[in-house]
Amino acid sequence: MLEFNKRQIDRQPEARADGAIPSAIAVRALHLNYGAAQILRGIDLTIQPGKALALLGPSGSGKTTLLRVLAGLETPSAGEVSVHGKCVAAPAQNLFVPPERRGLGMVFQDYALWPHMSVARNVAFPLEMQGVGRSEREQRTKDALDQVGLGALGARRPSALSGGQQQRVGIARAIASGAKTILFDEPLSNLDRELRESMVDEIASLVADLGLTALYVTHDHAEAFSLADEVAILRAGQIAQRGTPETLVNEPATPWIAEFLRLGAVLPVGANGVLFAYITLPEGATSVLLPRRALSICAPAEAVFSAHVLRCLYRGEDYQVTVALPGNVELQIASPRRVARGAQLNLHIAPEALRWFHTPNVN
Ligand SMILES: Nc1ncnc2c1ncn2[C@@H]1O[C@H](COP(=O)(O)OP(=O)(O)OP(=O)(O)O)[C@@H](O)[C@H]1O
Repeated sequence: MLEFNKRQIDRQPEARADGAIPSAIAVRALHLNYGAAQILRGIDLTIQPGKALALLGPSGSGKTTLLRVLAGLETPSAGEVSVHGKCVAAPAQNLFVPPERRGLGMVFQDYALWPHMSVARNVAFPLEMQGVGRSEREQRTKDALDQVGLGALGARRPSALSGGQQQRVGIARAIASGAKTILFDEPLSNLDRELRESMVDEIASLVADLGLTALYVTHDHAEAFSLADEVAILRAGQIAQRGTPETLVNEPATPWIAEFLRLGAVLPVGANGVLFAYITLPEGATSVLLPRRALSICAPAEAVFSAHVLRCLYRGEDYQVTVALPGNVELQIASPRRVARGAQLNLHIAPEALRWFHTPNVN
């Protein structure tokens, strides 16, 4: 099987016949079943070299499974996976390239560093396993550690590094093996909030500076939006929408995506008399997203309706006020000042910020 795979791979060109650079990752009609359970259901996905894509989705949507299929840790049931123009998995052709021959690096949430080895040895060890000779190993380790800014810390043990530095050792290990594309599995979920915010910045700039292609798996919206050029939202084993963070926020494709991204309240048309008396409905619209930014506190004369204050939280820069809209819909809005629980607020709607759907509900 391995020999067969090798011949198959070696025959495939690096660049396409038309000279175009192939996608770093290309997935076509990918399915994965565990027994009767369909975990991945027809995934099509490409990532261009040098780009960063985040896979975002609720728990159980198949993010980690998709990452494992790309890495070669799972075999798909149907479809094809290519890495830099080479097919690495195609069950219909009985083709499966093992993880170590896919040219992908992996960085895990728990860093997966060996605690008893020095930082440099952590980077060099996989090269040793691949049979890379000593002097080349040392050179590649040094280069990789320099590239991630850890050149001076090679002799330390991982436990003597910060969480962020340990994450960089993981990246160094991936690039030392020659990987240009790195799969990140929830890379920041083990870090505390403050460190996570600075690491988002650090990882994103490091990946961009090194010209790497990155695929991040995360369930954190803010993290996905800050780390990646584009975000693919996975829902029950299918890609529900893919786009830039701005597109997803401004033009969510369905009510479910609007709810998942917590963009505001999704109201079925007809459910809220006061609101829909004010808004002109396009024909056929069945629900509307009322984003947080569409509502503002105003003087009574400009008010479209008034809302009852349920909670008011101080956030440092402003207050987050949860209000009950007519029809008992809860929504959060920003307020420059504290408002009392139980007070009535006069609210204005910016109609241009509303988004209509022709699907009735979030399911
Ligand atoms: N080895 C397995 N056998 C059977 N079912 C599995 C197996 N691994 C995962 N699953 C199921 O596949 C589905 C997708 O799991 P996966 O871990 O890919 O989701 P996820 O989106 O990464 O979720 P989370 O954010 O919670 O990690 C889940 O319903 C899970 O129970």
